[in-house]
Amino acid sequence: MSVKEFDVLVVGAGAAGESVAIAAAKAGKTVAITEGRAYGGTCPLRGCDPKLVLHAAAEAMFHVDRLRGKGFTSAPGFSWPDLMAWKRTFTEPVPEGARKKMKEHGIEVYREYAAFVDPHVMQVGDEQLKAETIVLATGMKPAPLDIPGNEFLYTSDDFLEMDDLPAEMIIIGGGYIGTESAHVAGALGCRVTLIVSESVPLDKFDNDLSRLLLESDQRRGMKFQLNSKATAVREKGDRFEVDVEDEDGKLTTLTTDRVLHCAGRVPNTKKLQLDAAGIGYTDSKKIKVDTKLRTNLAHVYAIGDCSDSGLPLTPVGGYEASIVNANLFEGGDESADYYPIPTVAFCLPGMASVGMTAKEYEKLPAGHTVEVFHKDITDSYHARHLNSPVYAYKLFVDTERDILLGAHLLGPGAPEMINMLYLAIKEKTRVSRLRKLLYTYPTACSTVKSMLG
Ligand SMILES: NC(=O)c1ccc[n+]([C@@H]2O[C@H](COP(=O)([O-])OP(=O)(O)OC[C@H]3O[C@@H](n4cnc5c(N)ncnc54)[C@H](O)[C@@H]3O)[C@@H](O)[C@H]2O)c1
Repeated sequence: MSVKEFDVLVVGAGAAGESVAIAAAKAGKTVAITEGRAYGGTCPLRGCDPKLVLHAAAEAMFHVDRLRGKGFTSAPGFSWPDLMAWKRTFTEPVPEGARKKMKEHGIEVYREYAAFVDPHVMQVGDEQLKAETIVLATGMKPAPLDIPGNEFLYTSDDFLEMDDLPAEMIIIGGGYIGTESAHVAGALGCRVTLIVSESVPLDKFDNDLSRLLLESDQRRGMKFQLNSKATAVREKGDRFEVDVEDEDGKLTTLTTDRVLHCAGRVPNTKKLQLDAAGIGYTDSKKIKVDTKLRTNLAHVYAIGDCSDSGLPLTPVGGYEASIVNANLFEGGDESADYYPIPTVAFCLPGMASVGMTAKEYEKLPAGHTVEVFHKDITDSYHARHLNSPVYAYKLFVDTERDILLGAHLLGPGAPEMINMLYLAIKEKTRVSRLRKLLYTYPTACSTVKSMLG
C-alpha cells in the first residue's frame, strides 16, 4: 500500500483540530485532516451552540412565566418543532462550511476514523498517511451507561435532535449536561425528574449555591431523586419504567415518556489504536500530555477534551490549540497555564464559577487572611427588579493582599459577570479598586460593590 506523506496530520475536525490545521497550512506546511463524523465537532453540532439556541427559548419562557400577573397575562404559545428548525439553521451549514474552509487553505480533507499503524503512520480509510507531526483532537462522546434497558435511552446528542418534546421526561445525571437539559425541557413545558447521584445537582459547583438552585427548581415544580442512581429501564406500553436506587439501597420505580442519559462522557480514543504507537493514556482513556500538550512521543500532540489536561470545555480546547500553534508554527516556547478557568452552567438562572473553591478554602493553612463573602440576595432590590427566583454569591478575598481569589455566582447575568471577576482574579486587580469602579447601573456587575462589602 502506498503511503501519502504530510508535514502535519490532524485527527478530529472540531474547534481545536481545525485551528491547528489552518495554522499549519498558513505556516506553509503540507496538511491533512481527518474526521470520523460530520466536520465541526461537538461544540457547533452537538454541544454549546445548539444548546444555547434551546436555552435562549427556555430563558424567554422562564422570564415570561415569572412575570405572569405582573404585566403578562398568559404564557406565549410554543412549538418545539419550530424551535428545532431554528436550531438547524445554525447546525446544518457547519459541516460543509468547515470542509470548505479547510480546502480553501489547501488542506487535504478526509472523512474517516484514523488509527495508528506505527508512531508516524495512521490508517485513514483505504489509505495510509505518514506525518512528521500528528495532532490528536478527537473530543469526547456520551459514555455508554451500563444498565439493563440502555437501548431505550436518549443521549444528549439525541436530545438536541428530538422531533417533539414529551410531556414527561426522566433525566439521568445531575452534571452540566443533565441539569442544563432539565432546565431547557422544564421551562418549555415538560415535567422533568432529574436523577442525581450526589446530594445536589451541579455538585462540582459551589454546593451552597447548588442547593439554593435546587430549592428554587423544586419550588418551580421540577422533581429530583437525590443520592440516587438509575439501575434499569424497561418499556411499558408506549412509556418507560425506570428503577432508581438510593444510597440506602431503597428501590423506587418511576414511569415516564422518555429517558435521557446524561451520566458522563468518555474520550474518543479507542479507535485511535494508541497502543500501536505506544502512546500513553490514563485509566479513563484520556491521552496523557505535558504542559506543552505533547504526548510521550515527541512528535504527537493531544489537545481538547481527548487529552488529560485542562477541563473538557471549548475555550480550553481553543487555548490548547493556540499553544501548539505558537510552539510548532511561530517559533514559540509556551506552556499551558490554566488557572483559573471560568465555567458556566446554563441553568435558569445561570450558575458560574472561577478560581478558589470552598474545598480549597477549607484546606488553607492556619493564620490565612482569606475572607468569605457569601449571601443569598434573592430579596435584594436588583434580584426583585429582575424577578429572579434565586440570586446568591460566594466570593473568596485575600483581605491582606487585597485581591479576589474565587467567585461563585447564581443569578441572572452570572454567565457574563463571571468574566469580569475572572479578569480581576487573573490580573490581581485590587479589591479596593473593584469597589471604587463606576459600573453601569442597574446591572449585575453593579452588584459587585455590595458583594465586596
Ligand atoms: N456549560 C458547559 O460548559 C458544559 C456543558 C456541557 C458539558 N460540559 C462538559 O462536559 C463534561 C461532561 O458533562 P456531563 O454532564 O455529561 O458529565 P458529568 O460527569 O459532569 O455528570 C454526570 C453525572 O452523572 C452521574 N451518574 C453516573 N451514572 C449515573 C446513574 N446510573 N444514575 C444517575 N446518575 C449517574 C455521575 O455521578 C455524574 O454526577 C463536563 O465535565 C463539562 O466539562 C460543559
